[in-house]
This record gives sequence, structure tokens and C-alpha cells, in this order.
Amino acid sequence: MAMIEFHDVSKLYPGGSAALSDVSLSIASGELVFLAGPSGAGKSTLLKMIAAIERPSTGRVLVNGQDVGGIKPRGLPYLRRKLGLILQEQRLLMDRKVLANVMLPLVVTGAAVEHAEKRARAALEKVGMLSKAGSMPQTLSGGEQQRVAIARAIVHRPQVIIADEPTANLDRDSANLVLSTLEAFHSAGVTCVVSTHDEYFLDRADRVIYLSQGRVTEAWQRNPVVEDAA
Ligand SMILES: Nc1ncnc2c1ncn2[C@@H]1O[C@H](COP(=O)(O)OP(=O)(O)OP(=O)(O)O)[C@@H](O)[C@H]1O
Repeated sequence: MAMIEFHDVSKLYPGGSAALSDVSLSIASGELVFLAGPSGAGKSTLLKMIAAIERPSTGRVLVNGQDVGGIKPRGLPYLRRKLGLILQEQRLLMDRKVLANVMLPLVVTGAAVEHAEKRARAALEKVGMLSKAGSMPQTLSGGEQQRVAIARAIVHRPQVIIADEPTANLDRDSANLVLSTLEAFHSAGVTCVVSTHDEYFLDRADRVIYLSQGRVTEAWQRNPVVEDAA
């Protein structure tokens, strides 16, 4: 079943040229898909459309069958509950401990503090960062901070993880750990869409969609999933 579908999606930013042009793609439930392409190709724009942070100028974006392009503000929390977002502009709060950072998405949606803390500890354990729960973010390496950001993104157990360049500026070992963390969620059935510049990861990927100047220029799949005919 398709979790994410783009049908002839174009995006024009006000006053700008087309950030995306006629993009059509389908991502199945449980897939791990990499989005590649040069800076400015439209990767961030595409990811933000899945979360309805940006809206298509034309075309349709469906998440779990729901058209999210025209979603009303009151429908956004329902959509966002399904999604775990690791976006470039969402840094950790440096004046709060790791645990508080990961609890925050639950606390702001009204969860009880004890419940939020329990969930946050479980999320930190999943990304191998529970021992740093009491640390301040600036005492962590870039890769560790990124794993905390992943814990924050999955604390509400989303069906889909959207990660925009989660390994940017990391050394190879840290990048590998971040990627293994995402792969573990994929193995647990979570749909993952991850943008990257890193050829090393693209070589290992099962499915890559290349964007250039807002268009899908290449897309391949190493081991195509054979749909069960039944
Ligand atoms: N809010 C905005 N307003 C106007 N133009 C924008 C906005 N966001 C992105 N753009 C433009 O849209 C195009 C695609 O940008 P986008 O950030 O989606 O690319 P990207 O592939 O994610 O690049 P990078 O790898 O550098 O993050 C670029 O030309 C960019 O300048």
C-alpha cells in the first residue's frame, strides 16, 4: 500500500522559479527511500510537502490516502502525529537537557509529564542515547545530537520518518550510527524518507530518487518489492 504519493506536483515559491516541476512518485508503507540531488534541487521542499509545511502550487500530495495539500490548519495536528520530522531548521534547545528536549513534543500536546518522560526514555534507548538523558545538548557530538533529534522525532511513535540531510556535517562513524538508527526504524516497519548528498549511503541504498532542478531525473530500486497478488 502506498504511504506517500505525489501526483504531478509543482511548487513555485513567490517570486521564484519552480522548486519542483511535475513530480510524481509513490513510496510504499515500510519503505526506506533516499532522496538525492544537488543543493537547490528541491529535496527539502519535497519533504516539507509531506508534512504540509509547504503546499503544492499544482498537483496532489497524499499521505496514507489523505490529500494533505489542502489540509485545514485544524487537520495539521492529526497529520503531524503520523510523522516524525528531522528537519534542518529544527535544532535542539541548547538550554534544556536531552531528556527535556525529547519530552517536549509530548508535553506541548498536553501529555502528562510522567508519561512523556517514560516515552522519552524509551525513545532515547532506541537511538542508544539513554545514558545522555541528563546531559546538555552542547556537550554531545554532532552525531549524538542528531540521534537525540531522531529520538525527539519518534517519541510519539510515528508511522513515517522524514529526515532532511540527517548526516550532513558528520564524520563517517557518526553518520553510520545515525543511518543505522534510521534503518532500525525501517526494519520495525516505519516508512522512512531521507535526503542526502552522501554517495556512500546511496551506494548501499535499496531505493533512490534523484532530483535535479525540481524534476525527478532518475529513480531506481535494487530489490523491487514483488506485490502479493492475493
Ligand atoms: N521559502 C522559500 N522561498 C523562496 N524560494 C525557496 C524557498 N525555499 C526554497 N526555495 C528555493 O527552491 C529551490 C529548491 O530548494 P530546496 O531547499 O527544496 O532544495 P534542496 O535540494 O533541499 O537544497 P539543499 O540540499 O541545499 O537543502 C531553490 O532554488 C531554493 O532557493
